[in-house]
Amino acid sequence: MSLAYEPEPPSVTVRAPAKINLHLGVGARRDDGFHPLATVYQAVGLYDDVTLTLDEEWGVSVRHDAGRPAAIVPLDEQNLAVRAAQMLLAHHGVDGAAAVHIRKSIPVAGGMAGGSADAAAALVATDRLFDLETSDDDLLAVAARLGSDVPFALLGGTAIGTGRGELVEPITDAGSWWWVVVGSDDALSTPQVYRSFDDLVGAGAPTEPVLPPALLLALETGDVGALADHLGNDLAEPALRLLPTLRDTFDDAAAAGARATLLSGSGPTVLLLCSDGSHAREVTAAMAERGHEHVVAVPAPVSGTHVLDVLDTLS
Ligand SMILES: C[C@@](CO)(OP(=O)(O)O)[C@H](O)COP(=O)(O)OP(=O)(O)OC[C@H]1O[C@@H](n2ccc(N)nc2=O)[C@H](O)[C@@H]1O
Ligand SMILES: Nc1ncnc2c1ncn2[C@@H]1O[C@H](COP(=O)(O)OP(=O)(O)O)[C@@H](O)[C@H]1O
Repeated sequence: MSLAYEPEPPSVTVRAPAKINLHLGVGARRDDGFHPLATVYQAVGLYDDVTLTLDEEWGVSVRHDAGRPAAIVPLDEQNLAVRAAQMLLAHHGVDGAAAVHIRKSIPVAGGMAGGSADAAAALVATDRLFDLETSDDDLLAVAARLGSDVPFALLGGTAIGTGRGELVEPITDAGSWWWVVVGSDDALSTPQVYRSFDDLVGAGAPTEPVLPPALLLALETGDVGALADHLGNDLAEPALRLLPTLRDTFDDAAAAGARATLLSGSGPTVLLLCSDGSHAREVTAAMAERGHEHVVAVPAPVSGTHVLDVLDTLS
């Protein structure tokens, strides 16, 4: 029997939050196929944890903590976490590989940017695992190349998003908000929802969408009634056209006593604004009584992508 000590390979675990859009203003499709946005992102307390372990070759595994996913997460180099890690290494001209493990609680293809969260987490994990010391500006630039929502996943909190959503600016948010997140057994494809927007609104959309000042004021003052009055999502009608059964969830949310109901990004996850934590518990129970299976109460805003654990026996 060998008693030789075999060290664990170095590994880093990073946590990244889901996002919601308190306002999602969408403009007319640009020549590059993207839509100009004026959005207010908020990070909510639902997370994916991504672990990168130094390895000879790339690999990816996923554990779904929130039950059966509504869409498939790729287990090859199409996975956004793997793409992110490879892109950051290439940015630094560094060779290397890692086994990527994702512990998923963010609904897949639900409009909460789970793939973007995984990409953001993988960027931070790669930076730490390979000791790359990437500057914040470079990290945000690589994030933007991976997807429009990835820079916000790095940042967290509450922020304005412009451009195609990749230009992010933190804003004052004095609230301690509670949301009830109602997941769906269905998935909606983001490009398909944007196409549905083109069909419905098309050239009628503004070239430069704007944010409602009253929403920004509601955040500055932490006024839940004002926030409820000024939430908005230009992708809601296009998504409802693709998935009409979403209306039933909106009706149930009103009956369950939500302060306001909002589609999360491109959907189909539905968000119910609550007065406080105990109201959120009541609304969660009321939605479960109405037969909704994936219901969870979450606080917001929460912090962006951050390191949870580092195992580095080499240093
Ligand atoms: C709608 C939003 C709202 O925050 O998020 P989700 O609800 O899907 O999470 C985002 O705009 C999604 O951002 P993300 O999922 O990162 O999109 P990307 O990978 O950059 O783009 C995927 C596809 O969505 C469409 N797209 C995305 C962003 C944008 N401003 N205009 C677009 O038309 C394009 O068809 C693009 O090819
Ligand atoms: N790590 C990942 N996690 C989730 N989805 C991923 C990932 N990598 C690639 N994808 C792909 O991205 C699509 C969008 O997923 P997701 O980001 O969860 O939804 P949304 O864009 O609605 O917020 C999925 O259908 C999946 O094919």
